[in-house]
Amino acid sequence: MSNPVLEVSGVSKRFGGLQALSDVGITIQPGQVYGLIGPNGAGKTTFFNVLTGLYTPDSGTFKLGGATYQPTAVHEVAKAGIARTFQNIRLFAEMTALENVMVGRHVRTKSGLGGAVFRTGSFKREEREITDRARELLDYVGVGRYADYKARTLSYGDQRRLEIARALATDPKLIALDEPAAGMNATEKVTLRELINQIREDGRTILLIEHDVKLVMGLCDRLTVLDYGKQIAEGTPAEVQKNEKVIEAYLGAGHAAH
Ligand SMILES: Nc1ncnc2c1ncn2[C@@H]1O[C@H](COP(=O)(O)OP(=O)(O)OP(=O)(O)O)[C@@H](O)[C@H]1O
Repeated sequence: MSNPVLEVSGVSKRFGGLQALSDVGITIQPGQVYGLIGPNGAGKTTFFNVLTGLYTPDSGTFKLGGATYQPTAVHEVAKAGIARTFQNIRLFAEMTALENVMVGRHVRTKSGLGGAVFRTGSFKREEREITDRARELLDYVGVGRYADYKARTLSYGDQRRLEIARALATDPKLIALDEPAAGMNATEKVTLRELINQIREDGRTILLIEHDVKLVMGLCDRLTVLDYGKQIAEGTPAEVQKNEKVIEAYLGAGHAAH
């Protein structure tokens, strides 16, 4: 059997007096869409930030494709093979859609700075390959016609798709999507669901934070539910939906239901 794509265990993170994550662990197998859900403030974003090197955890072990990695810096995590999108879109607003995706691809280039300065043959060839691949990815996520538009001029839904294209450009082992459906209308959500399914069919592995429970239940193979930084359930959507603690966390007093 092949190694899990991601194996994380014992992750804890404290902010002052607040235990944002307590001993959280997840295992994601190749080709799975894995969901991370929970009420507001449950610790989902904190977990993503730890996983991708934005926050230093107090404890935890991390393995990607069977190899240990230390999420100490964002670029190291990208190199190791995790690409992510953000809840609050983080594109280069004044750059074109195409350039945004090319930036993602540069994580994997070989020529480096010397090649760029002297514009060596291999550098030019690589640039052409990067441009072609970026165009392909824009078409793949459905925003190819906006390749030369500045990112900020794209609709909200299209910017989210562009972020996914940029993440895919790094050829990640794992793609982590932070609330990809936020701010999308019903039609956009249907196309997003098709896109995520397509990405999975093309052999990628996906970790997903999402508030839209219907979308999560329809897409995910397995999921983890966090509440106040603790993992209260793990399993298939059908198992999780029946779990008493989950029902309580979503419907109980003191929480806004999502
Ligand atoms: N940088 C930080 N400094 C201090 N506290 C933080 C920080 N980041 C998150 N927290 C706190 O940690 C807890 C978990 O927050 P987090 O954003 O991870 O939750 P979430 O599940 O992603 O919530 P939401 O669904 O609202 O996005 C919250 O109480 C939050 O206020």
